[in-house]
Amino acid sequence: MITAKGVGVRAGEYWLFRDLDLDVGPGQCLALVGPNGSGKSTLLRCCYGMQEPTEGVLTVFGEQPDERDRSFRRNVSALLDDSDFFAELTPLQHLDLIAGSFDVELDYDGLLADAGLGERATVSAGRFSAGQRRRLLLLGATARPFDVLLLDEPERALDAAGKEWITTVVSRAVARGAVVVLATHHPPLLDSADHVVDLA
Ligand SMILES: Nc1ncnc2c1ncn2[C@@H]1O[C@H](COP(=O)(O)OP(=O)(O)OP(=O)(O)O)[C@@H](O)[C@H]1O
Repeated sequence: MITAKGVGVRAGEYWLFRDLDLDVGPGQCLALVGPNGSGKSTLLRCCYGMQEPTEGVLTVFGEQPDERDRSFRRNVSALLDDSDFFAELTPLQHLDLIAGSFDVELDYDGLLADAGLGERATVSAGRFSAGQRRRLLLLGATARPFDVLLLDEPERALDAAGKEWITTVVSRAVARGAVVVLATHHPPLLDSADHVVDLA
């Protein structure tokens, strides 16, 4: 559950947003919309504890979010930039890392096929196209266990099939009870959201 009460973030002289109230429960998706620079990524960073709001209170499952906290990171999966990319590892090795770190069994073939990476399963990710990298990052963020999923423009760099895939993945996560917050400009993702907040 993510709640915000009177949350605002000031960027220098002006407020990006103010007086924001949120209440996103398990099995719900919140979509953030608004023009470039309106603060969508900033709000996502606040939800992950990478940045504190200038005013107001934002909590994730009742606690102040803190990306440095191990148990917080175990429950909250976030893809907010492309920094988790391991160029020397193949998609299979990425999934192996996840299975080992979280002690879960994964359907490697099914996950890779759904992500459109079946034929790239044993190729080092450094040789991937931009869209394939993006698919791998999204796969990494969504194949691991999580109660909360934070995604910044997941559709970025994806082709039509990739956008359809990630929309389905998000819908499945919501259906099994996860809390999802995402910034998006992709209409089908907006359509599947329970709440839409426009930061314009
Ligand atoms: N603490 C801060 N101090 C100064 N400026 C800031 C601060 N935090 C964010 N900004 C600025 O506020 C703006 C909001 O950026 P942000 O990336 O959150 O917007 P966005 O809605 O995600 O944009 P886009 O659609 O382009 O991804 C940017 O211009 C950023 O540089």
